[in-house]
Amino acid sequence: MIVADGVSHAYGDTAVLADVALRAADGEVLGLVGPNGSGKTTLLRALHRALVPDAGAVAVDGDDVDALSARSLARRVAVVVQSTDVESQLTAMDEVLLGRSPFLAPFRRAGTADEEIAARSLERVGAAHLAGREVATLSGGERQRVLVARALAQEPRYLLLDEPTNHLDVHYQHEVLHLVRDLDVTVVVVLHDLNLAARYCDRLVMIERGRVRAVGTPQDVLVPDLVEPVYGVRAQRVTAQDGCPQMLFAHRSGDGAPSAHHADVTDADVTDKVPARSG
Ligand SMILES: Nc1ncnc2c1ncn2[C@@H]1O[C@H](COP(=O)(O)OP(=O)(O)OP(=O)(O)O)[C@@H](O)[C@H]1O
Repeated sequence: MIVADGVSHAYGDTAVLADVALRAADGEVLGLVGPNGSGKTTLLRALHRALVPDAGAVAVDGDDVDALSARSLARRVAVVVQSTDVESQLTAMDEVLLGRSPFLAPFRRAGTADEEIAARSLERVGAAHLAGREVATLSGGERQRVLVARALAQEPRYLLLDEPTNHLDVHYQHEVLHLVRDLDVTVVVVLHDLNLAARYCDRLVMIERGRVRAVGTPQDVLVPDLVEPVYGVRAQRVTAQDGCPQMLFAHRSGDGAPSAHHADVTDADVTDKVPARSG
């Protein structure tokens, strides 16, 4: 379990997290959602000690992250951050093998078993064919999948992901999140796409201006009365044929007041209008 308690942080004079508490139970997929700049990445960074917050504590399996060595933290927690341009000449396979580093004795190279784990990880994200390519030459989506493979190669108990679907086409958005959901690990994932959050997360923490605005299942959190004021959009909730809540959005026009438009259409109305499945 990952537990964060009373996490507050400021960059200079600007407070970005205020007394945030979070609990990711074993085996759950916990989504962090909220508008741009609300503090999601800062919170995620605090969870894996890439950032030491001004106040508060983070514990993994009951151990304060401050008390763990970088190596022992890396044996438990893998992180996929947003991919940036890279200039290194590492191949995708080299990159994924880096995920094995926490398990290698100092100055020892990866062995056959590590190479097999890395190859399997690349395969699981549909990137086996990229193994020999230089990461710097990959497209954004290909690179993103390689970074997910690197995290898988780490065989972590906890997986923290910051916008893992960034750059991915709709096929790989679902492929990667489906894969992540299927792993026997505890996941904390920052997602902008509320519909992916609804489909793949067990619970959501909605952050607004550095504070927790709501916590609960997607059914509880993804309601127009909450989403509209937090994001400043019109929102309408519909139910997909498989029962998953999904949101439709529109610009909040006019005087800036949240629109009551969504109240005109009920879930049932919309579900009824979904074309029948053929075959
Ligand atoms: N290193 C930094 N120095 C100063 N301000 C920062 C720094 N990193 C983030 N911020 C600011 O802190 C606030 C929260 O940023 P953060 O990246 O945590 O938000 P976010 O919710 O992940 O945003 P987004 O959805 O846009 O990725 C933003 O206003 C951002 O500009």
